[in-house]
Amino acid sequence: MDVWHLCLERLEAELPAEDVHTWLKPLQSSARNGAMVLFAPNAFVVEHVRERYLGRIRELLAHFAGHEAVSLEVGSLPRAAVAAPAVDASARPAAAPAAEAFNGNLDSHYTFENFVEGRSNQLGRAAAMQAALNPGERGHNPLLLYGGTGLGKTHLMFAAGNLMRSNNPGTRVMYLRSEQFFSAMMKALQEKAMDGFKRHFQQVDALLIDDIQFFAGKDRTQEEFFHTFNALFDGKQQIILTCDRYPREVDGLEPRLKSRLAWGLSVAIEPPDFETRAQIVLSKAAERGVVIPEDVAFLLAKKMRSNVRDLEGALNTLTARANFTGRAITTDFAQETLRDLLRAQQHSIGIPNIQKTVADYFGLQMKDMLSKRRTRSLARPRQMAMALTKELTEHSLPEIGDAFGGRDHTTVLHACRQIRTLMETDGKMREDWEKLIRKLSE
Ligand SMILES: Nc1ncnc2c1ncn2[C@@H]1O[C@H](COP(=O)(O)OP(=O)(O)OP(=O)(O)O)[C@@H](O)[C@H]1O
Repeated sequence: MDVWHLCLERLEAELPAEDVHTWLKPLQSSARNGAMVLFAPNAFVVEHVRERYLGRIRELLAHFAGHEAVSLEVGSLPRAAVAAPAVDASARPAAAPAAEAFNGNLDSHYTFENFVEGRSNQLGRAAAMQAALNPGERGHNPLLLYGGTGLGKTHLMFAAGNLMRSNNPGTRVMYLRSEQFFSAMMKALQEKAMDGFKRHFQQVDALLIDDIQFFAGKDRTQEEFFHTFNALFDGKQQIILTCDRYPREVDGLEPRLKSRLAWGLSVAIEPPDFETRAQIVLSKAAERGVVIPEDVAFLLAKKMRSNVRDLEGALNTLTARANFTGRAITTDFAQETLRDLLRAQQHSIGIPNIQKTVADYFGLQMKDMLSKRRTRSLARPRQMAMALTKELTEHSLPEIGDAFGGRDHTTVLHACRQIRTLMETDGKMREDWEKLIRKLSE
């Protein structure tokens, strides 16, 4: 057990269960320069933990680790810090290794039942379901889910693994982050135990590897992965991978690996639309046993567009504060609690950022966004940028007009309407819009 879990165990014995659950369990620990770093989902949790529990955490740390160095930060665990699975170098290719030896990393919480389906993830969900129901079949092997951060790729991957396991409890499903594959390989190399490493990975029925963009530039890891991949593919074992973008766009991934990835099925997971976001909020709240009015769910869905992880973070902040203060969750309460969070989001989006992102996307210059020239190649992107500003920020039409070279507010209104209408019929336009929303919300 690591030091943080030792501390947590002690805190669990000392504090009310609800406090531990709300404030301490969500913390993730890592080590940096000999100190413990605790990552909290948001600033509110950081402040609360600092005020109430940090002193005691320091004492426990001194007791268990012989030092008191601990810092609190907003964020999540650097992926490399997640412990790599132990690869038993002496593992023999026994006929049927116990499934438990492989399934440890699979988080059983994430299922298809608690995944909210929407237009943005429908295909990905269907593909993951197919891979789970008919593992190893050519049409979806490998299955690659790609898209921006926090959009549910890992959730779907777990859901597929869990379904395979529940349909057939003996199934050996191994889930690993790419860094864990890398660490396990480095360890095997140091211990001259590569044979055991290879055997270990090849004994699974399904191998799930998360965030393969991490393999970029790591030639030896790619080489080993390539061999593992081939062996599994030939053995009709299911491979499911995720990547933060389409693998062909990842610099530093070997061409032969890229081409292997294209053998099966690659599906993009897009950012969820407004309705799906609202549905996710309601579903996550219900999971936590919290009743949240629909208008609050709509408010969160409207304001938190960047990714589902942030949306969930906002919901957690809200419910934690409601618990803490004993107040009901109303829209006023939500506005108040989330003010800073929302301000930070909007600030990071900002009009110049939108103008620059849209200009870059269409290969234009920033000055084209402000100029009076009305050629179509400039006017459409400019209209798109104005409509995005209306969608993503709280600026009024006159403010937007001013920021786009002193245009009248009716021009902005016209741009918003025009873009909406065009998106109904023009698939390319809709795709551009969604890509830009994604870029701006990252
Ligand atoms: N459609 C959805 N329904 C329910 N929960 C969702 C949905 N999409 C995302 N989530 C939740 O959002 C959180 C982040 O999702 P997940 O970790 O799967 O993202 P990811 O795409 O793998 O991100 P990353 O690339 O950063 O690893 C999880 O708690 C997940 O349950």
